[in-house]
Amino acid sequence: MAAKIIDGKAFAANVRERVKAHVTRLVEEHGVRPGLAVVLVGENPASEVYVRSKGKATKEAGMKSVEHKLDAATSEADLLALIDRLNRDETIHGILVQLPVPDHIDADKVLAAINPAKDVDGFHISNVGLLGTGQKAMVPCTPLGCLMMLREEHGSLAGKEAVVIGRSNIVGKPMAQLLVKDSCTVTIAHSRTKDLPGVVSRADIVVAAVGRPNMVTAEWIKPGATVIDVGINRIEKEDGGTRLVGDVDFADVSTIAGAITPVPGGVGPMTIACLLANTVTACCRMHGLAEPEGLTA
Ligand SMILES: Nc1nc(=O)c2c([nH]1)NC[C@@H]1CN(c3ccc(C(=O)N[C@@H](CCC(=O)O)C(=O)O)cc3)C=[N+]21
Repeated sequence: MAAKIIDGKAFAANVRERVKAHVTRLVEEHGVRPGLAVVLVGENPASEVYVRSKGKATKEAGMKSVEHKLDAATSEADLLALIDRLNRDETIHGILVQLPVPDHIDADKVLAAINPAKDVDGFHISNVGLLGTGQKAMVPCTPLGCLMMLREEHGSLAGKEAVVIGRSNIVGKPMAQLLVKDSCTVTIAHSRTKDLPGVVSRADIVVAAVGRPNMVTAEWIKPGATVIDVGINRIEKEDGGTRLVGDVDFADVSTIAGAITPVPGGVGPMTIACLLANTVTACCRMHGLAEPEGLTA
């Protein structure tokens, strides 16, 4: 039987509507408008696509959107000075520095400079530590979006076998933390895992975040499993153009999975929706106001 296709684009539109409703309440009842600042250093095609759709979505949700595009040669000191200004700016509740940053800038140092309360990416070590110890944290947007789709699909995730393929700090590790928090039995698999197909085939839930086009095939998948594809790989077409594919061979895996996210139109739109949700959450926490329901981990 063909898998159910999880419509990330429609789900993201729904999340954005709920964010917008909460923003309206914040503005009308409390006189507070959530603000998001995105900082982009140098030119990176993937980041530029993301920044463009993000700015549009932020404004559509009724929030303040600020973009800082810095030259590729910007010094680390200048970037840190900008972050310091944004940390102290009361109209800004979320700060996101697009990754990757150029080689002469230490990304860890930059992330550590962001006020953890405004860290809507959830990459600051204090948010990583809070999430790891089950405390209230800012949660990385992509894993949060994946979790929302999984909860919608399954209701409770308790007792499910989950395999996360990929061990990055931005997706794999925080995804695993969230799944453990929701009482899954979690395995983190990666490029050095022995018998990757064997490990993945145990899973009720597969989250693929490795950056290898079409790597996961039907033979790896337990019939009926839910497959979340985090990969965004741009590959060459025969006619010379490019197209986006995930880490999962969609045509193949959708013949056996129970549910699957497409690329594009799956995790990507949810990432942006969760960035907006995190900005509202950060704003509410900063002002001691009630947080939006169903938009946090
Ligand atoms: N600090 C930081 N945080 C990030 O979250 C971050 C980052 N840096 N650097 C770049 C990557 C990339 N990223 C994407 C998010 C959504 C789509 C997205 O919406 N994609 C659409 C397709 C877009 C298209 O057609 O090209 C989709 O999958 O349907 C893509 C890429 C967030 N990133």
